[in-house]
Amino acid sequence: MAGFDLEKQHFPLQKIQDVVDLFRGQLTRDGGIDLSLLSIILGTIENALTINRSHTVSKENETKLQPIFPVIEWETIEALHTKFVTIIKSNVDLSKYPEKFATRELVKRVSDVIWGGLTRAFYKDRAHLQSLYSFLTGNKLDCFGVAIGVVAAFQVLGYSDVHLALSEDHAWVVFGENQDQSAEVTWHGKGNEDKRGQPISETVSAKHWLYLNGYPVVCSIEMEVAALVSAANPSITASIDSVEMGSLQQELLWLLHDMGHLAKYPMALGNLADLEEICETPGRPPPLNLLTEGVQSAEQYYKNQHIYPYTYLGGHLYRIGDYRKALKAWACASDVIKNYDYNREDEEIYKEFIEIANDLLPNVMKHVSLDPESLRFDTEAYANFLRFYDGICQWEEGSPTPVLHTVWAKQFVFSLGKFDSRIRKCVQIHADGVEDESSSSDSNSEDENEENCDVNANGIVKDSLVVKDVIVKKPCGRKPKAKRRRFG
Ligand SMILES: FC(F)(F)Cc1cc2c(N3CCN(c4nnc(C(F)(F)F)s4)CC3)ncnc2s1
Repeated sequence: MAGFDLEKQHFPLQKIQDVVDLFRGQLTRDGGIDLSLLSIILGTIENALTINRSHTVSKENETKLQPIFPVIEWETIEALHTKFVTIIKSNVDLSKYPEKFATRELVKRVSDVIWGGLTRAFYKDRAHLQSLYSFLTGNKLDCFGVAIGVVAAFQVLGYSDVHLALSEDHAWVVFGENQDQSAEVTWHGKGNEDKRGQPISETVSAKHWLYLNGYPVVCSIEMEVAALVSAANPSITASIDSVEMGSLQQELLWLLHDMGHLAKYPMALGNLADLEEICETPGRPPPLNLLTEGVQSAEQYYKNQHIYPYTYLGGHLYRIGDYRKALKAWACASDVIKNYDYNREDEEIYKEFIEIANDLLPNVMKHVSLDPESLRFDTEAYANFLRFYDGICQWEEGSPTPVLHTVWAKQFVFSLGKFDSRIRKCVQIHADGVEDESSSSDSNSEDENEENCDVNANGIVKDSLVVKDVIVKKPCGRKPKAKRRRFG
């Protein structure tokens, strides 16, 4: 096929650099990116490096002790690509859809074709079901794979208006002349009827984490490549990853990053940060830079409605032992979730907060020793701790599904009790704008605490604890006074 001469020259693919060069060629040539081709290539490599690892090693790799890498022939890829094009074109009669831009009926039809190509019952949570390789050789796709398959199919049909929309736990498509139409194309979670073909309306997405309150990542074609690469899964077993697949993913994400295609994609930045934490790339910035980029991207492009930028950041800081900053990041995550209503389709984010509150935070509080530097004596840490829990309380308020239960309360009390009692005295909690006579007594307690605390640094905890302002007093940056005796 003449059109593929450019790609053919990279074959056979024998090492990571060959794949990076092919992706760079696709991303820089103006002839348009072939999503189905890239998905098939990535899926073929992932399959060889994680599921069927019994492949021949090329002479070149054998001698140079290179990481093992399968030899991928053009014919293999071309056969699968032709199969995908044939499935799509023979099942969609375009004469019925004369419009230049996609219609809801056509989107539903294409989704049905992908849907129809799946085996009836299969374990949808399994790994390695996200690429067209899985669709074409095993008739299996996970929910993300169905969505990206629909977008790839529209490319095959010659449409350029159908694009992938991503939330932190769901995917759908936008389409139409002004990209102002949206449609479900896949399922979500377990035991939920799929809503394929339906639009994602304002009311559906408002205050709903699954739709990011109307601020999803709407992908360009290049960002769809970034989604493909992000969705690659290097795991061989639950505890073993393919080094080759991980570094291929890392190199491709850096390629996309350098071209600016991750700027509006916080989760891809988080994925790259995690890969860098595992194995840093010489000459590249540290994970913290990428995680900060992710937070800034969410603030700049998505009205700070995303949670994962903060939980990626908090998790990294926790793992490197910077507990103060981890606590601050988790409090920021809580500041975001508090504006959402929790419902039964939000289990994934519920699990994130459960892990922080009932596993990570208690570990932090256990870890911190009697060292006066520890955050047990840090009023800002205490304010962030309160902010974290207050946001979860507010998340529950007004939600159709309860969030908190006794396990949360037990862990809250455990962590709360770890903060030094004097710290708690340094924090004055003012009623939410209610100036009752007792508030004047606060000023006395303020006086009596005066000598312990120098400067106000207002940490703001919202009103769900009937709290308006937490006046946090803390030593103004100087080390805690030596007089503070060690306890016990
Ligand atoms: F399309 C869906 F339905 F699959 C939703 C998407 C998920 C996801 C992702 N993830 C999901 C979140 N994820 C996280 N890994 N760590 C996380 C954190 F909790 F540490 F923040 S969040 C791994 C990668 N990474 C890139 N893009 C996407 S699009």
